[in-house]
Amino acid sequence: MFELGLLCPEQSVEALSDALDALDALSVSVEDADAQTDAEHALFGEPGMPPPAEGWQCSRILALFATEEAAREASRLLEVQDFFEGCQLLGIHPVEDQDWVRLTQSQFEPVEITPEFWIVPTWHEPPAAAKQVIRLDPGLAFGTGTHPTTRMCLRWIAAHPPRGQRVLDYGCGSGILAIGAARFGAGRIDAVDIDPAAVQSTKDNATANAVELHAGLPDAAQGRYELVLANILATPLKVLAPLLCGHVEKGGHLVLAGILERQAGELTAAYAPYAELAVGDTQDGWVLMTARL
Ligand SMILES: C[S@@+](CC[C@H](N)C(=O)[O-])C[C@H]1O[C@@H](n2cnc3c(N)ncnc32)[C@H](O)[C@@H]1O
Repeated sequence: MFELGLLCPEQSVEALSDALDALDALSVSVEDADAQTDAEHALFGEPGMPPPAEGWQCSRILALFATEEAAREASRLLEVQDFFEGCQLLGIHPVEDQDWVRLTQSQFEPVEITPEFWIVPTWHEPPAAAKQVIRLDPGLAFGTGTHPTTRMCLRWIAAHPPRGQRVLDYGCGSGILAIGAARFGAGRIDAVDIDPAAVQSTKDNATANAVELHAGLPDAAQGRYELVLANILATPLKVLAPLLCGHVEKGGHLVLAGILERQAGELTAAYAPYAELAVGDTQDGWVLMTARL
């Protein structure tokens, strides 16, 4: 295969990508050309907030073609189009054939939560010291154990095993926290998410880990639980404060993640009418906040 590389200003990305598709590119990928430089701008806002920008100021577009001639022909045709103004051809390079599946898999190593508790992709053997293992492959839903917020929640579960407890995983993503709770002896487990794909992913991962749980949309959370886990983000967590606290049994635990260190004060204030939140763990600029009701 041959890769055609282009630089492109924000306003031309869509037209150029569509044109590459129409010119039989096998794939078209768009990257931030300013990534890792002083010119890089964040694009993602929190849920409910507008993104700080619509698109990258300058994008690098990489298109794969089956032959060098097809890539050259595409670049010749693109260069004479109106929308090519401000774009720049980076070049055409051969791409060596690789085992792409193996390459992708090699980027996901087992993740250590504690020396005895690991998240292990199905294509890896669990480490010898692992006594508790969650088998999980990267998929559509968030939660492969690599993110600090997930790891802090799992560390908390390992340190406070919810033996026999009713557990609610609110915003379950891949279901990793619910499965983690099951590994540490939880009783009835409900796992809910607003995203139906996450609900399905949780069901699939629970089956693959031989864990019994009840996954569904948020309405499936019913009654009170001795442990409520919610790894979402600060803004939705603030909105959900009365709902989440209303699901915690008297004397039960609330464990929240997805909160940046600088947001801890806002969360404490939002939960103050219902619970006394405190920072229980920190990792890479994120905090875990917990309360006993
Ligand atoms: C950061 S992921 C966490 C996934 C997993 N629990 C973990 O710890 O890795 C947050 C999940 O919360 C879900 N979510 C976001 N807002 C929600 C809401 N208001 N109610 C329920 N789920 C929500 C998202 O769809 C997403 O799957």
